[in-house]
Amino acid sequence: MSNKSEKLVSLLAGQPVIPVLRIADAKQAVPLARALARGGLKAIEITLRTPDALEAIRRVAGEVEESVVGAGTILDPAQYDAAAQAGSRFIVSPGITKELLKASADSDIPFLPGAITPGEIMAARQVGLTFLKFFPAEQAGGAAFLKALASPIADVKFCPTGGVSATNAAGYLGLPNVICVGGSWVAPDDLVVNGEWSRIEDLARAAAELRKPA
Ligand SMILES: O=C(O)C(=O)C[C@H](O)[C@H](O)COP(=O)(O)O
Repeated sequence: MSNKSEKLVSLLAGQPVIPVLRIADAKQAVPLARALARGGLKAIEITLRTPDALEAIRRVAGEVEESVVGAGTILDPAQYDAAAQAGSRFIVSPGITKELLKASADSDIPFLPGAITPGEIMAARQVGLTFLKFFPAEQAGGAAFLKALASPIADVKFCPTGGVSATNAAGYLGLPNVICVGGSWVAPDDLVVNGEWSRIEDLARAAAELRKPA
């Protein structure tokens, strides 16, 4: 595995699930990150899908020492740079563009871009990206699709995201080419909006227990 991909895997520290977060109000960010960390999910992905997302990343990076905050839904180099400036420790995008590859090459921050097809995966591998987001996982063919890639492209590992839930996560985590999964189910919008942090902590704890089989 390439150095930067290895750096990202070590940041995740064996965590089986990365919560994919949509934060409407930056005030929610710190208590949400703390609840997830108490439940065992320290690495979190805050998507740039709300106007408050960058401020949310800044607050978690500055105030929640135990969290490893990353940025998601990064579509272009300007967002890449803004997310890095805000304190993101890793950067996630739904797909790969040459502009994002350049931004990633110019940065020390690990990059987790999305890929689906064998050709996209091989192109990423060619430039040293050997840990990829498999997105949108369920819609693209799910665990059966990913399993079929494990023999021909054995040295690329994945974080399947999109349609992954408490009920199907184990099917992905059992595959040899899966390191972790991503999903929004541990922080549903209604619980976040209502500040139900202890319920989110419980969801996180259950997700953190979804270990990779030994
Ligand atoms: O915005 C991004 O970069 C994304 O990662 C999109 C997501 O994967 C999903 O929003 C999470 O998918 P669900 O768990 O099905 O809700």
